[in-house]
Amino acid sequence: MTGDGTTPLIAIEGLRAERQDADRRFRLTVPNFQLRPGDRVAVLGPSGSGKSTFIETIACARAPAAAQAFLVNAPDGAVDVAGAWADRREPLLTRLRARAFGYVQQTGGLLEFLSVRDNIALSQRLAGRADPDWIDRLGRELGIDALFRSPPARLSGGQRQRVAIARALAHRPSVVIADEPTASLDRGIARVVMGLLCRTTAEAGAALLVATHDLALVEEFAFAPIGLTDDGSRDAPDGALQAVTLSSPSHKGAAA
Ligand SMILES: Nc1ncnc2c1ncn2[C@@H]1O[C@H](COP(=O)(O)OP(=O)(O)OP(=O)(O)O)[C@@H](O)[C@H]1O
Repeated sequence: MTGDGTTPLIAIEGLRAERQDADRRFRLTVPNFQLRPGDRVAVLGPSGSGKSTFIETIACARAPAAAQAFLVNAPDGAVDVAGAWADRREPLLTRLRARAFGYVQQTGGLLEFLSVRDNIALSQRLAGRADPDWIDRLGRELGIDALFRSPPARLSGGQRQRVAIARALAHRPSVVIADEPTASLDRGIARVVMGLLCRTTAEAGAALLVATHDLALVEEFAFAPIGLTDDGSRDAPDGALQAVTLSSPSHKGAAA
């Protein structure tokens, strides 16, 4: 599903992201990518093809190795993300993450010293948008309201994932970015969670970007798929770079 051609929330050209360990380097290249209000985009690709690397870079959790352009139209004005990383403008990036993005990390990323409810409320506090009723509703819809007073340590993997999703939606961000948000959930709950992510972002005119392996959900919720391709060079004995190319979104005209 794609937006209506309005100004992009995120606009990227010539982005490169890299990960490196002792003997090999992984490189993701993104010639261009745009995310507009109302877009619902799924990043697909085999394990190790760079979905998390892409998601983390878009969420400004990882610095790009290079970018000709990386702009985010945040609620309080456009932000040159490439420039902010280059100039180490961390306060600007922190404000952008807090106000523009809702981010569901693959690992959940909950704060162990806060209760479930306070973990969810944290995103509202950081964005300056307190709304306790909305937290209650998210808790009910995600089936985690009975856990609000618990510490995250008492939660199962699937419960933690739902708390992370509530936290990413609580401050009503204009872009929700989720790395395998249904990976720990059984089929029934996965459908509820994906439905809530889609409905909440659609109602708010926000964009939704998910990395997932779940093709059935991609189809059911009419995501526009973009694919990461693996050129197979990653394990070359000389440690050759892997070149992975994210084609520009091929979702124009996808089902609404
Ligand atoms: N900390 C790291 N240091 C070096 N290389 C890494 C690191 N983490 C991941 N990589 C490599 O980067 C590549 C991309 O990993 P990434 O986690 O982005 O892929 P993915 O598509 O999200 O995989 P999965 O579906 O298994 O979560 C992989 O080839 C991986 O080996």
